[in-house]
Amino acid sequence: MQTLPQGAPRVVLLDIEGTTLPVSFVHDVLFPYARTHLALFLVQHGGDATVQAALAQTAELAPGVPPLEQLERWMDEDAKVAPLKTLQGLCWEKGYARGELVAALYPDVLPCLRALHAAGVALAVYSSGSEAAQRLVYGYTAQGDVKALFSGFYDLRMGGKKDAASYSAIVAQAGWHAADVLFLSDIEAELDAAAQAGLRVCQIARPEDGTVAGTRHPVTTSLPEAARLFGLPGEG
Ligand SMILES: CSCCC(=O)C(=O)COP(=O)(O)O
Ligand SMILES: [Mg+2]
Repeated sequence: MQTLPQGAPRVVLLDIEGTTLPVSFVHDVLFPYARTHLALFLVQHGGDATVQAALAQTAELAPGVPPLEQLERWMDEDAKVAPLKTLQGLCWEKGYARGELVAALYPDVLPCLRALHAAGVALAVYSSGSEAAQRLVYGYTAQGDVKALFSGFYDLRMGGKKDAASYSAIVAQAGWHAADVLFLSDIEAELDAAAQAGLRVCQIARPEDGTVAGTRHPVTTSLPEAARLFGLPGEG
């Protein structure tokens, strides 16, 4: 294992959509898949404890609205709401297991994650997608199951991604020092929140996604470029 330069981040915390997985895959493949399968899924699995809890949470957040109608409304709005994210993840589970879904990560992602992991950098995920959905993405990539690269999977149970307190909660739960953590995301408001919590941050503005580069944080167009900017190995 190579020695990391002094002061380089010891942990890289990664967003998924727009950072490691194309926005188009999430919006044109994953979201429509969940939308198509949700109604039947609820009929078939409405008795499962996790599904019942998500439906109860939906009813609590939107009293008087039929849960399926509310869930569809949230899907239309791309709302980052925990019960929707839980149910989407459960729908996707079937799709991945049947081979109908395969996560097509950006080509630069895996070589970079492998180089960071080999160098002893801890890798973790923070996404609005549920922990189960995150594990599916990395469990069913076009290159196979790469979940073992990650030591942590954090979702909306830690709070919203635009709230500084969520990053403080993750850092505290994982036992990291905020200044040792580099958070990578395509969304400037998420980087604002992470920076407010004391994390180092870098925006990944991928031209293929049309991501608009912000002005408040360092910006790169790929993971290896971001890693190198912070003194870390970018690829093997
Ligand atoms: C786990 S893949 C689906 C991600 C998702 O549901 C989503 O809303 C995107 O969230 P992110 O925080 O990864 O931008
Ligand atoms: Mg994102």
